[in-house]
Order: sequence, then C-alpha cells, then structure tokens
Amino acid sequence: MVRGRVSRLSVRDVRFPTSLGGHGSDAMHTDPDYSAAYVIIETDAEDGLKGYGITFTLGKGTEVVVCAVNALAHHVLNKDLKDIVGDFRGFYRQLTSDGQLRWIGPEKGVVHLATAAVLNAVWDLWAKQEGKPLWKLLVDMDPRTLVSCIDFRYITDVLTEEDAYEILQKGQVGKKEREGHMLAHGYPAYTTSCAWLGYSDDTLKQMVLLKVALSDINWHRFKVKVGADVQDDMRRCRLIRDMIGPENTLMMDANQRWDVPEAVEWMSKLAEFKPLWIEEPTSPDDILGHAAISKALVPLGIGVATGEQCHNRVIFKQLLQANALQFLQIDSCRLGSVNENLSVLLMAKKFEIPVCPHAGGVGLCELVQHLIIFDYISVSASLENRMCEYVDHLHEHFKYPVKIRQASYMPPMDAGYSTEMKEESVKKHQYPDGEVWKKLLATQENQV
Ligand SMILES: C[C@H](O)[C@@H](O)CC(=O)C(=O)O
Ligand SMILES: [Mg+2]
Repeated sequence: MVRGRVSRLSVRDVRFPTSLGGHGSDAMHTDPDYSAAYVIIETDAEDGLKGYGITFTLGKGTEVVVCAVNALAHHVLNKDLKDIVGDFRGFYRQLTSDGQLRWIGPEKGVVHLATAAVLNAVWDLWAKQEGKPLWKLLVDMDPRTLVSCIDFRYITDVLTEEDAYEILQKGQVGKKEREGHMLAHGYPAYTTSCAWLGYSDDTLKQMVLLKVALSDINWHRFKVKVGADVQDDMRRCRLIRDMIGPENTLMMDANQRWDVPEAVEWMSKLAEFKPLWIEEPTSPDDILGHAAISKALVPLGIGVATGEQCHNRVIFKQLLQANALQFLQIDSCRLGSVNENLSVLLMAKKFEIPVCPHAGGVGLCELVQHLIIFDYISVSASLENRMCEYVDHLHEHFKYPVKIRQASYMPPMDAGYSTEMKEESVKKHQYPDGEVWKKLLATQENQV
C-alpha cells in the first residue's frame, strides 16, 4: 500500500576522483571523475522509509544538475506518493513540461538528468514501500498499470498504448519460467573495466589477465575503448584479442569521436580484430549518420551500438525507424527514469532489436540491472545477442551492491532500486567539503 506525503527533498553533489587512475576514461572523456547528483526523498509516513535517486554525471557537471534538481523540487514536495504513482504518466509529464524549465530541455540535457534523479528516487521509494526489488515490482505489475506509467507523446507513430499493452500481455506467457531462470542463472554481462583508454599497455595486460585467467567469474565478453589514435587502437586491440582468444567476444567504443566517413574508415582498419559492435561511432544526435555507418559496416560483420547519450525516447524511436543501430543501449539515468525506459524497451521489442544497457558510471550497474531483468522476464523473453555492461568501480559505496556470478548479474533481492549509498561514503565524497575532496583540493592548491 503506497503511503505518505513528501515532506523533504534534498540533493547532494557526490564525486569520486576516478580520473586519478584513468578509470572510466575514453576518447572524449579523458579525465572523468565518476559522480552523482544524489537525491533523497522523505515522507511523513511512519515507516521512516526514504527514496534514493541518482543521476550519473562527471565532476563539474554535477553542480549544474544539483541546481536543476532543486528547481524541480516543488513538483514533488507536499504531494501524496499515492497521487504521484497513481497517475505516473501525468506526473512524468508535469515534471517534463514545466513551463519555464522545459525551455532549457525539453526532455534532454541537464533538466532531463535532474528529472531522472528525482523519478529514480520516487521509484525506489515505491518499491521499498511494496517490499520488493524494483525489477519484481515491475514484473508483478499488471500490464495496464505498467502502460499507465508511460508518456506516449511523440511516439504513437510507432508505439501506441494498445501496442504496448499487447506486447506486455504476450509477455505474460512463460513469465514464471523466465523469472526462475533469472534467479538461478542471472542476466549475462560483459566487462569494460580492463580497457579504459587512459590505461597503459601494462595495466591493460594485467587487467585482462585478471579477468580472463585469474577471475572465478569467467568473463568472456570484453569492451575496449578506441578512437583517439588508430595505431594505438590497433596495438591495444591486438593485445586484447591475443589474450582473450578468438572464441571470446570483443566490443569497441569510440564515445562519439568520429565523423561519419572517418568512422567507417577507422573501423575498416579495426575489423581484423572481429568486434561485435562499434559503440557511439559519431554524434549521438546524428541518426542518419548512424544509419550510414550501420549500412557501411554490414559487410564487415560489425554492428552499431548506441544509447548512453540518447536524449530521450524520440531519438531512440528515430534510430529504430532508420535502421541506425543493431544494439540498443538504454541508460537508467539519462532517460526520464523507469517511465521513459519502459517506452524504449517496448519500442525495441517492436523492432526486435536487442537491448544491451549502458552501465559505465557510478551506480549505473546497480540501477540498470533491474530494468534489463524486467525486460527479459516481461518484454523481450530473449537472451539472444543480449548482455548488460558491467564496470568494476565504486560498488563498495552502495548499500546494496550488484552481485556478479559466472559473468552474469544475479537479481537483487533487497527492496528498492539499489540506489541507496552508504552515508559514510557520501559524507567522505561530497564535493567540495567531504574529507576526500578537502585533501585533494589542498594538494592541488599547494602544487600551484
Ligand atoms: C565516461 C564513461 O566512463 C564512459 O566512457 C562510459 C562508456 O562509454 C561505457 O561504459 O560504455
Ligand atoms: Mg560507451
């Protein structure tokens, strides 16, 4: 039973100095400090439960998102949770249609990241009040309630409410068996953590060795960052391919570094290393560019993957309509939370394009595992060509960290959306006055 009126919304700027070790680095983000705008929603209910929501950011970007969260707060404060989730489509639309704030979006950029953080907190609280992990809340929800959470505006030319309902109704068949399969075996994962662009060849070798030979996880799908220098890329890809062997899967990620012809030319050179996909070969806004690259790479057996910086469901709709991607990468914090992700999962199902979520960031693995497990059980009913990204970093700061077994995400069993961080970690990493940043900023000052 949903209960309580929202009495407080607070937001904190939490940053981890990952750039110091080159973790998370790629061809465009050379000094990423994995960070989060961390939202906490409290209610007047006696249960004392709180909702925690994050959106993933990089360092300085966080303070801008924090401002946007504060600007949105009045939409949530003093609302009954039952009214919010009872008309979740309406509430989503209220947040994304704020007459003044939508001008700096709409449904994109900072204001949309802030929307995601706020709504992620609402979903966490709802799942906690129901005593279920978020994936299970979604799996148990009847199709009519699920579609009532989705704003179909701008996508009815490819997915109407009735289409969505029909897909979910079909998904009811075999649901129990698929849930059992997830609980026993988990959802297949791949790792990106061995090959960030800022790693030296020695670090890269060590990391791959750790993942391949020494790990009891048995990783067999790997992603390598490319795009800054073609000779470096060839050397690094050769090194990895030699270490993982021809039987393992390799993906490549250029993080939007190239123009369209450049992407095709560059990938023709890297084709000998047999990548399954090239991710974000060009600007995330260039739908036709992605289509042209996809077409050109078919003869080389390389697919195009994208989505981690797709603004919203409209861009995904067009990527699907234009045959511009072969692997669709949802992101739990870039789209407008579970609500908008649901619409994208359903469109992907309609076009039969496999979803392989993005999770390279702080907390993204914790959140997105819920969405993809739900997708398998209730929507796609397939594991073919599908896997969810996993990165090794920063799980120790979460109260309910992900569990990986045999290169698969094991379904989380704690109630909520796995969004809650340990208070001790938040205090230490809060910017700029947490202990970690005070020390780092003082060292930097002394060096000047
Ligand atoms: C800046 C992030 O680490 C980015 O490189 C993540 C990414 O592209 C991915 O995980 O994929
Ligand atoms: Mg990527």
